[in-house]
Amino acid sequence: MAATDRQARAAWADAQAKRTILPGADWQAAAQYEDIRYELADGIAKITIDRPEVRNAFRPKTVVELADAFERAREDPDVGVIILTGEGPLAFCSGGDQRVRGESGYVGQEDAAGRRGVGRFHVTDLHIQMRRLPKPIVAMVAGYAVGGGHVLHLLCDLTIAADNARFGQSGPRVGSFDGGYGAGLLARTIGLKRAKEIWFLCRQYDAEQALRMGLVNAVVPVEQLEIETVRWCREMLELSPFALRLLKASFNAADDGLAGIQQLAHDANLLFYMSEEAQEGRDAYLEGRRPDFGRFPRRP
Ligand SMILES: CC(C)(COP(=O)(O)OP(=O)(O)OC[C@H]1O[C@@H](n2cnc3c(N)ncnc32)[C@H](O)[C@@H]1OP(=O)(O)O)[C@@H](O)C(=O)NCCC(=O)NCCSC(=O)c1cc(O)c2ccccc2c1O
Repeated sequence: MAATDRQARAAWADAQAKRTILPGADWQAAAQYEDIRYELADGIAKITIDRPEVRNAFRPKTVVELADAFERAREDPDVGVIILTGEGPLAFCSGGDQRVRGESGYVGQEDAAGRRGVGRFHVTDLHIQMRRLPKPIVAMVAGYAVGGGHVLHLLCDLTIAADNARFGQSGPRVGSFDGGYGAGLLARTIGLKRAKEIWFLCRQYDAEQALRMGLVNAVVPVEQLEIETVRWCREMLELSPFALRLLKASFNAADDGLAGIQQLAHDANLLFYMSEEAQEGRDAYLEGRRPDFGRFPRRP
């Protein structure tokens, strides 16, 4: 284990033992999963990849559970912001679990009938889901965010990094690459030359370098990571949820093409449905009469 990791683990254990560093919130478990944890506190959902023995690498089951947890947070009207993190101080996520990488993608566990399923990339849909989710997602990164784990932090709307965080793409080293959001969104975030450097050389970057590149929003001592992340979440919770929803959709619209425009357009539709004009159309249909749109202005 590297010296910085030893220090981080020691600081974490020390903080937890002495309770001088309190968790950022009074988390309550709100669902049962095998590979992840789902906790709630004060309008924040915290989703933790809980596989520290493999630096929080994800297997297909992990991704299926993450998708379920994000959907749960989306549907919960009490949740305004979501934190995505990894268990422990050593890793946010180390990407796809290479032990279950098959001949064609990642292979799930056996089902009741003993079938193992066909290999595929389960994260593809998760990436889209995170882009689509109309609430801010904050990556809380201690330790490594590499490979597919780096792409997950990139897909989060904000990233708060601990001072022991390390970022990088490892695909070309292990015979993989993510030419979707992994490359495109990285280039959008930090510029094309830097993005190509990260992918073409597979180096790792510390938290301060990541901050300078614009890859993360803030760097804090590892023992203050959760407190600071929750502080950012609470600030967002003070603001208009619909404004944040529309801002997220607006930031993503151009890069997501027609799917991005669709999301903004349907949000406009959602607002339109709240108007008397739209409700006149519905009421007229239900009452079997011609709609009277004449009383609504033809706006210049
Ligand atoms: C993350 C590390 C840099 C950490 O190094 P460290 O020295 O701290 O720890 P160890 O290397 O000793 O690891 C401890 C323990 O964990 C196991 N482990 C770590 N990462 C993984 C992993 N990804 N899969 C399986 N197991 C892992 C490690 O073997 C050790 O086990 P022991 O039994 O020996 O204790 C370093 O671990 C590291 O570099 N890890 C690999 C990072 C990596 O290459 N990830 C995969 C990249 S490819 C990817 O993620 C990917 C996924 C997708 O779903 C895609 C979908 C579509 C397109 C592309 C995709 C894609 O590229």
